[in-house]
Amino acid sequence: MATANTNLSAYDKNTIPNAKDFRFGIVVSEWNHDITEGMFQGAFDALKDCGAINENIVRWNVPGSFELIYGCKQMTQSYDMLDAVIAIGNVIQGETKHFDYVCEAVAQGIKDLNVHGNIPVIFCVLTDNNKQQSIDRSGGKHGNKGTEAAIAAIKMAQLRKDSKF
Ligand SMILES: Nc1c(NC[C@H](O)[C@H](O)[C@H](O)CO)[nH]c(=O)[nH]c1=O
Ligand SMILES: CC(=O)[C@@H](O)COP(=O)(O)O
Repeated sequence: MATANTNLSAYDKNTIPNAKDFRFGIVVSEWNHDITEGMFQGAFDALKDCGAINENIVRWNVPGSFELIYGCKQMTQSYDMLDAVIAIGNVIQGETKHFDYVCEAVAQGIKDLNVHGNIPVIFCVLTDNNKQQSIDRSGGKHGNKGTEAAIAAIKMAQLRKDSKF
């Protein structure tokens, strides 16, 4: 189902684990910062709404979405007590094929961190054809992908905790 047919911000707290004991990392790309800041706020607010505390949320910034790979890798290695990391970026199609390479690299890089690492890394990267699509998905008419990513982070933190026993 396409995003246009749903609301990225919709969640039922009754189906979400309490996040009070979980620690989260959030790595935010500075490219298209108006969009990424909107997604960060959506993620931060959802984590808090589900019980997370400010002291358990750490944020790093990176220049662009391509650097999310290294930033998330370093965060998972610097803070081994984290329960989940959220990678926030916004890639918008330009005139060249660079969009394709950045999107593919970031998707593959975040995938690799999940395969080889011990901490779930949530793919909160908007890969849009134009700015309006990004606006619509970072707090606009289709909701906020940051909110969706926060809920995914909480669920994956709980799965990681449960899978240790
Ligand atoms: N065009 C966008 C970029 N490009 C920059 C790359 O992500 C990277 O920082 C650069 O190639 C240096 O390694 N990044 C975005 O996040 N969004 C874009 O639309
Ligand atoms: C994803 C990008 O790097 C892209 O937005 C840059 O724009 P252009 O392809 O026109 O150089």
